[in-house]
Amino acid sequence: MIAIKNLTFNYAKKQQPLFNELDCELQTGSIVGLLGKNGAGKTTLLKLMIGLLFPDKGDISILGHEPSKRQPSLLQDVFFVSEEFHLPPISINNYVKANAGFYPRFDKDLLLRLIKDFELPETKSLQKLSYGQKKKFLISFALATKCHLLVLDEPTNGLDIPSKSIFRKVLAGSLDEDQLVIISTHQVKDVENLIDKVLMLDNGKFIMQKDLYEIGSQLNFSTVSSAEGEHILYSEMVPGGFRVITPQENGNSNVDIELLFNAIANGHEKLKKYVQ
Ligand SMILES: Nc1ncnc2c1ncn2[C@@H]1O[C@H](COP(=O)(O)OP(=O)(O)OP(=O)(O)O)[C@@H](O)[C@H]1O
Repeated sequence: MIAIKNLTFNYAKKQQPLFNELDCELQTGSIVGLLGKNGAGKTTLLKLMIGLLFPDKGDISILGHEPSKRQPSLLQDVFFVSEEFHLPPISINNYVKANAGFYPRFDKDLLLRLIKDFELPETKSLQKLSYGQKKKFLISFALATKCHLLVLDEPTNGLDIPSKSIFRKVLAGSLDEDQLVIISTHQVKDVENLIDKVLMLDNGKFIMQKDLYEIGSQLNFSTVSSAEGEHILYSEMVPGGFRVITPQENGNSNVDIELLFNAIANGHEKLKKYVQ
């Protein structure tokens, strides 16, 4: 569904490329978490995927299309919820009347259900909603489009605690097998039990590209009282002991994405063979 080959990109031609020969393939039926430090290039990569920026070198194929061509047949099947957005001074109802027609698979019943779940006012002007309410509306609209590709940049920023849990519920409950969702986020706890695959960007490369199930079958995440021992691959002090990563002996562990991110981002060599 998404194939990126040898992608090289930079904003300023004379500088070192932001991305240097990136490769990646993503299939439908999954929720992918895109992680990376501030400035790693997450938003840039999302914009390249949906054709808002163009590669310097390499190829991007989305649903068989080259996104930079911005063909209507692709645009009707991709929805991007960006971190910063503008909504017009019209009600939810009027916004839906004006925009739903661009998306052939639009599900109005689903939208009404999500608006109810998020307790959004249907008749108030969108511009008079709070940032969090606007965000919840855009997420609801995105899900209702039923686009094959949904790209969400920091979707839980600005959402209150109950809304974050509604977000997880509605996302898990309203996707079809033929959809792919890419979520760029720093709020890994908000998406921990949602995502199937993690992509981690650092220094212009993917330093991790792996299914969480596979990681959980190779690595064990636990809290222990002492961080001493040959078998410990990474540890962090937490109240009451240490969170540690050790090789998996049998079974499958829930992946602590935050701990794994810290370990990989800090360049822990012992973990490399498990994540690439
Ligand atoms: N329009 C632009 N022109 C020039 N440089 C840009 C532009 N947008 C982003 N950059 C630079 O590209 C790099 C990657 O930015 P990007 O916003 O993609 O990172 P990010 O991983 O999404 O960061 P954050 O986690 O802080 O949102 C940064 O160094 C940023 O300064």
